[in-house]
Amino acid sequence: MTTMTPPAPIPLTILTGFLGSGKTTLLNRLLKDPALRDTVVIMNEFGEIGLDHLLVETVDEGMVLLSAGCLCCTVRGDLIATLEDLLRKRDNGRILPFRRVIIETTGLADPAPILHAVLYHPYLSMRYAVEGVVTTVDAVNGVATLDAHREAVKQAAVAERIVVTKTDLVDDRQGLDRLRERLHQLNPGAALLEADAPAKAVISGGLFGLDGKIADVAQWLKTEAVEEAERESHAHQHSHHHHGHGHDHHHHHHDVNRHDDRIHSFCLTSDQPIRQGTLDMFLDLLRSSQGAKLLRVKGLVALAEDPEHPVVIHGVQHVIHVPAVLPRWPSDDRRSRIVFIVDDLERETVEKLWNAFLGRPAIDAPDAAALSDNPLSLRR
Ligand SMILES: Nc1nc2c(ncn2[C@@H]2O[C@H](COP(=O)(O)OP(=O)(O)OP(=O)(O)O)[C@@H](O)[C@H]2O)c(=O)[nH]1
Repeated sequence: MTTMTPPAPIPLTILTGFLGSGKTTLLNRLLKDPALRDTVVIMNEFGEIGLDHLLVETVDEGMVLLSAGCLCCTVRGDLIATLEDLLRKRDNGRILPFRRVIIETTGLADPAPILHAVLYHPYLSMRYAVEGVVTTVDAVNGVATLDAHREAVKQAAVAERIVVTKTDLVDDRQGLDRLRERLHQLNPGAALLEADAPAKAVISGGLFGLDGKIADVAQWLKTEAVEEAERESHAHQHSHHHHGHGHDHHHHHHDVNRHDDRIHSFCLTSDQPIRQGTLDMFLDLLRSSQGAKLLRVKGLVALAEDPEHPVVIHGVQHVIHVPAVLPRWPSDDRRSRIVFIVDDLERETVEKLWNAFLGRPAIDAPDAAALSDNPLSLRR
């Protein structure tokens, strides 16, 4: 029987985290869970990562079979070539029909270019469903690492799930709470997990289920958490303004350093469905003018042409694509919602553009026509 249905996309997760923050330890534990059977792990190098007890046999050049039917391979050449090679071998029946891919990055990697590479690739973006980023943060060195390394802040900011590792080594419970609070401020949409969290909670549970079908959009978008954090931060700024001094040393905002301040998330909504062309123009203009500052863009949008079938949008930097059109709204909330995780970009800048495209009047703001005629007007 021949069928024209394309194969279900393979969920792909990126596991990142600063040097020595416990990525490999976490992965070793997770791979023993039957829930993750038939997973392919892509690593930069096997090195001294202690896969010994998992390593069973070599099945192909540079590829080893792990427990629970998982495969592990190293990145040979570039990541894109490795992902293509895996698909070829899978399609030819030379390796098992793996059901999931986890890419473990090096500690210093910025996950955005990896997401970008997969989403931008016309074929890979069809075959792999980028499910999300999991970031490990070390409870012992977490704060110092976030203070000193911008890469670490970015890794936490773009994550869907943050796993706080090495909590067993920390006696200072308050210090741990402060770290968690800081991570929540940095990325209110991310689930904060413990290092012993079940594999399902760490790896799946994002936008796509194991079958590659859309599973839980609300869980993936987390708009409520983002909106609530925005309100809190606003209320806080407001109270600071009123009290004037801001010398409240007990307040958690006080020790947030500049890296954190520049990276933040916000959510834009609309009750009115948007025309496809208007949405395209908005996204085009946004990525061409602010692309480098868009760490993640995730959304659910009602199109005027077909309001019953919301479209999911997913973007990283200059690439914003539509991974799926949903058969129905996931809940009664039919607002279009777009969550932005940005670096050094003001909410107002994006909001003005959004409002202009939606035709919302604003004093002193150019309208959509003026903006699309002259995108330079966006650069401040
Ligand atoms: N006590 C404790 N030690 C941990 C935990 N997670 C990781 N470690 C230890 O921390 C060290 C670094 O862990 P790895 O898993 O190698 O960290 P990594 O992020 O993969 O390291 P790189 O690949 O070098 O970036 C190892 O000695 C681990 O045994 C944990 O939850 N508790």
